[in-house]
Amino acid sequence: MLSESPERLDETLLQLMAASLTKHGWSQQNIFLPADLTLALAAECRALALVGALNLAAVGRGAAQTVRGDIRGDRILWLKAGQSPACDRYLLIMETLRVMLNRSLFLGLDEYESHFAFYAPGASYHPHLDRFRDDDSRTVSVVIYLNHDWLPEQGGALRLHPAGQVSEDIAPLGSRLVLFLSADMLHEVLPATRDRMSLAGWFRRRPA
Ligand SMILES: O=C(O)CCC(=O)C(=O)O
Ligand SMILES: [Fe+2]
Repeated sequence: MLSESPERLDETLLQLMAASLTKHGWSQQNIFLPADLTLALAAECRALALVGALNLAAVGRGAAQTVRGDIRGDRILWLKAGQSPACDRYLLIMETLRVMLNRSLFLGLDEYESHFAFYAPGASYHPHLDRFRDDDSRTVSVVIYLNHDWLPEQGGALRLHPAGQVSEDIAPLGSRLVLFLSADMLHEVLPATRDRMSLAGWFRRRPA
């Protein structure tokens, strides 16, 4: 089925992304999701926000988890297989990406977890690493943006802080994919003047 569908991933592009991930610690591709899928996922995220199905995100893990709107202001919903046809299409694409990344980088990625994220105007996420102190399974972070016609002056950039290099701002433009190494890449989300929607996810290695 994948071979006939528009979401077939381009092996050459994927290899370039994997190379950039290794060399720079991050990588992006601008038109990663098919336009119709981006629209369907955006509509689903907005509908979930409207009915109150998204919850304020916590920081930390396990017993140390707390909601700290001053550190992190997004509302999220973790994805489950079978949640909707659009989510299943997205999860299938991420599964293909996982297999391709393993083929190029030998990272041993064996799971994917992902949530919708909705940042209302003014919400942000302070600089952080995605890997938890007591759990090193998160290996590659993935963000896909769902925002139609995003303008740079609307803010909301993902700001990457690669060690020893100048920071990099990436606008949350619909269909765009960003990958980075969860353990190493300090990053933050800047506040925006409009709603900012995304799917954030993590390829994980089984804990040793
Ligand atoms: O939405 C983004 O650009 C990044 C989100 C993020 O850093 C996270 O959810 O951990
Ligand atoms: Fe993050």
